Amino acid sequence: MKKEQWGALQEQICKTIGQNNYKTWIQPLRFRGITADGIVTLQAPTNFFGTYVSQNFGDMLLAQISTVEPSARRLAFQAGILDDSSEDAEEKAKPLNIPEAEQAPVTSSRDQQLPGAPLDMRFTFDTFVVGKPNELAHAAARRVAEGGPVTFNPLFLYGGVGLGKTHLMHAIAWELSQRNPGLTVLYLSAEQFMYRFVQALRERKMMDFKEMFRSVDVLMVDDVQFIAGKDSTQEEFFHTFNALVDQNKQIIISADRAPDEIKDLENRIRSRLQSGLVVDLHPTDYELRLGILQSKVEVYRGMHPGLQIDDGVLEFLAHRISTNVRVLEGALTRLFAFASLVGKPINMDLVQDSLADVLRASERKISIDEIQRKVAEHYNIRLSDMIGPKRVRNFARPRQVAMYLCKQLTSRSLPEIGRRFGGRDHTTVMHGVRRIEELRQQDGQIDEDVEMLRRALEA
Ligand SMILES: Nc1ncnc2c1ncn2[C@@H]1O[C@H](COP(=O)(O)OP(=O)(O)OP(=O)(O)O)[C@@H](O)[C@H]1O
Repeated sequence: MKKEQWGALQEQICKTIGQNNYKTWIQPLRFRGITADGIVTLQAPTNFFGTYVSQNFGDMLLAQISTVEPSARRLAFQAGILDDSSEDAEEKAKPLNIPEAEQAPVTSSRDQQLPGAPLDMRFTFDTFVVGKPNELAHAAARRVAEGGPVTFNPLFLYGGVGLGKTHLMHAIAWELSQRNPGLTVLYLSAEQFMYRFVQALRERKMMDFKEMFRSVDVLMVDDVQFIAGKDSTQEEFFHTFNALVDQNKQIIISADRAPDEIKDLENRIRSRLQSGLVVDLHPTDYELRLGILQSKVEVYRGMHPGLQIDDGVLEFLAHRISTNVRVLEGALTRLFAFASLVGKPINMDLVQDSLADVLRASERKISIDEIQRKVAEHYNIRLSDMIGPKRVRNFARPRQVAMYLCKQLTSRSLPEIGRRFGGRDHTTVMHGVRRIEELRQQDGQIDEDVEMLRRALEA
């Protein structure tokens, strides 16, 4: 997003939140840039100001910004004296040259500039809704955030996209810094770690790099799967990791999958990552999604007391949008924005009008697992026989039916389907699919079975 686009958005924002709010809270902000992974940095006059804007207008701002910058996914606020003349210089979000005492506590270190990423002020424990799928991860994060003796090192959090890994890591960082302002907490993504490492190599500042990373009290590295296959970065990460563990410093890591599922990761790193506590964030369930929606509505209602939402709307969204929390939040933000633009209450009509694309995209997706289970159940064979090597007709036919349904009902490729059927070749899958196509023409029973299974799976 360019500065001019930020300027053009102002009018829309003003309309949405009213002139008074706009003048007090939005006009003083400066747009500082957006990173490749969608973090939009805004500069606010003080920390308090940034926190207030983030909590009260964060979702609205993000929704507006994403109309011109679809990759925008998170806001970061930096506190500092606003100097318009420096604005042009900031195309990318870089650390600002602002008095250190006024910077948002990216780290709480006072005496050195650490290369951390800004923390999102909305990502605290207070705003994290706990449910069955995330209770273990949340409890582990809480324990680490108490800052007592290091009991598990590292804490390794993993889970699918948008399930709250980053939120929990930021919450730990905020809490630790609050409890102990003298602590040096460094949070950054694995990509940033690599970038800093390469930069240090290029500028021949490896000693500084090593010293800096080894001097922190708590190191948090987000999305560690990124360094898989990047040999020298892995090597350096390994040494940093060991040096900190030796000093009994807490390390917190996140990834999109478990350590043993990250490909191209050196074994010694994998085993290091597994040596502490590994906890996963499970996909959300209906209750958790509803809880998150309700808590968002409560925050929004604090600012807009007249907000009206018909009964059943939140339940509908929690039921229909089951992908990830980010999509769920985005849908709600869009609803708020639409409702305030057209001055209507939030009801099912507005949901259908404003969220048609989101609802379409989140239509239930059928998985290979589900197909295999359903077909095995239907033919009364064990799942292991469906996937296993035996080629007797009793197993081979149901297997072909399942392959056929995978081809029809999922967007998976033939090689991928083959892999999920005990590592079979894609030509085997192709043969199975063709065979069922033929049999459907010739054999009424098979045709009926396949049709019934399809309907059951799509229900
Ligand atoms: N349990 C929760 N309570 C409240 N908000 C949540 C919860 N889980 C996720 N969110 C929100 O969902 C959004 C996505 O979460 P977050 O960025 O932490 O996901 P992530 O797991 O790090 O995803 P990615 O792998 O894409 O980085 C954030 O706005 C976060 O605040």
